[in-house]
Amino acid sequence: MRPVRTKKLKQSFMYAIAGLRYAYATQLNMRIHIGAACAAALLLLLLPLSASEVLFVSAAVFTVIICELANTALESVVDLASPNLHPLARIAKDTAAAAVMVSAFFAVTVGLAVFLPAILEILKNGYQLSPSIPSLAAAIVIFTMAAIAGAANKPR
Ligand SMILES: Nc1ncnc2c1ncn2[C@@H]1O[C@H](COP(=O)(O)OP(=O)(O)OP(=O)(O)O)[C@@H](O)[C@H]1O
Repeated sequence: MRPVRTKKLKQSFMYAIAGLRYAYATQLNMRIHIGAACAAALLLLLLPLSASEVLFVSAAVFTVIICELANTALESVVDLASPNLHPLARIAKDTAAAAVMVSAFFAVTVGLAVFLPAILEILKNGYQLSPSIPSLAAAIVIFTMAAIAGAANKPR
């Protein structure tokens, strides 16, 4: 019983990775979001931040990626259900795109609120590299996600 379940779990994981890679390969916006996520991860490593600041940045990074994935999924479903132009198809696509935009606003807000004071603090008091365990953990997960997304797609 257990090996079958493990196999199913592994398969679901592979499908999810294929979805992430598809979105990265086909959506320019996804590549921009992943690039921004890596930049944020680098700043997490370089700047002295509290655990809650690291969590806010991580939440913002993953929210944008999740919204872009949902947007890509919805675009495909709309194209499947309504290959011809339809007002409802337009509303569905425009609203999904708006979700991505609002999540990006959230990310910019968090970035400004967290990174700006940290940079100003460094300019005032000098710089000392001191990555914390939360920032190290978050950066590793973000870089891993980016590596998985950017890895070449294997045909299934
Ligand atoms: N079937 C449709 N019916 C009505 N309007 C549509 C339809 N498909 C797309 N549109 C309009 O065109 C816009 C762009 O759609 P499109 O599918 O090109 O998405 P996109 O955001 O450019 O993503 P991508 O280029 O990655 O597919 C939509 O936001 C919508 O306003």
